[in-house]
Amino acid sequence: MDVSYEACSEAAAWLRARLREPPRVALVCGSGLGALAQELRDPQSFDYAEIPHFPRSTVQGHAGRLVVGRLGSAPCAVLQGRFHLYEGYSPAQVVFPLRTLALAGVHTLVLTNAAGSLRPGLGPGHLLVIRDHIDLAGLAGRSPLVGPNDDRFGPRFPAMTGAYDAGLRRLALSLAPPELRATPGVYVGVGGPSYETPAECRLLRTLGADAVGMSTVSEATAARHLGLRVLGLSLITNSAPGDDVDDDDAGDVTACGAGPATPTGHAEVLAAAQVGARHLRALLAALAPKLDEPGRGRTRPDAP
Ligand SMILES: O=P(O)(O)O[C@H]1O[C@H](CO)[C@@H](O)[C@H]1O
Ligand SMILES: Nc1nc2[nH]cnc2c(=O)[nH]1
Repeated sequence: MDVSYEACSEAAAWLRARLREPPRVALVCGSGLGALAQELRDPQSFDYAEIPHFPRSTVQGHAGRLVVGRLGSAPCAVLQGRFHLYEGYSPAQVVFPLRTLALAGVHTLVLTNAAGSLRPGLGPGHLLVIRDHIDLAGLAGRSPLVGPNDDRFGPRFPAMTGAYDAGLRRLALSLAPPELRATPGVYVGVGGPSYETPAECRLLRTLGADAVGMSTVSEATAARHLGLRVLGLSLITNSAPGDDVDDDDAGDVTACGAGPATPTGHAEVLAAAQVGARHLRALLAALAPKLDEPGRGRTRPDAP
């Protein structure tokens, strides 16, 4: 698969030729969160298979469809389906759709995901508004920015301080429906696809993480490189096993979060996400007027 700037430009030009207006906001739907696209007015929909160079979704709960419409007054592109490293995609393939949307006009990106809680009191149905992340794959050299840098995407060494926009985070925390019990915190991205062992959960908590998942961090890194404003929202679908787990006796397993203990399966994750999606939709609707800001966006002479 071609992940070059030229391939992204081609995909962006293909989209812009078919859209009533260029998107300015993009939203990535996490597992089971595809219903967020229902917030869009006057939607136009495209299968990923139609869009030049786009990868194919392989995970249940990720439809593989791009829906573009208006979120409030903002032209918004919703990716119903993201790509994960465990599907066998390279980091650059994982972020191809985001780069395409940035070249098509997007300046603000909302990343959503389904995640396991590592923090006591943070349980299923709650929302972690991402303050910062730990990119385990990136730290180990599996970053979407590895390889020759194309300056047309962004600089060789982007800073990651403030990668998640503080203003958008404050807004999300203040506008979230009370049922979400929104709280700021740190998301750790792991490779998956197996869920964490109790010992791994203890390790991740020691590292300072509040929630764990298998996505988002590569996307946030590429978004920072592109100069996008990012809001990260983790809907907690399960509690990862906690400190008091007896690894030899699953019967003793209790969770470190407020909800039922793991083991989790993807079906449980999808079901919990679908329940929480209702409240996330309400949050998106409340945020909509603040997501588009006149004067923002990438202005580049060679933009398609
Ligand atoms: O992060 P999203 O795409 O929401 O999906 C989460 O749900 C899946 C596991 O159930 C993993 O892909 C994990 O990352
Ligand atoms: N890695 C990981 N991903 C998840 N996605 C939803 N829940 C979980 C979890 O507990 N662990």
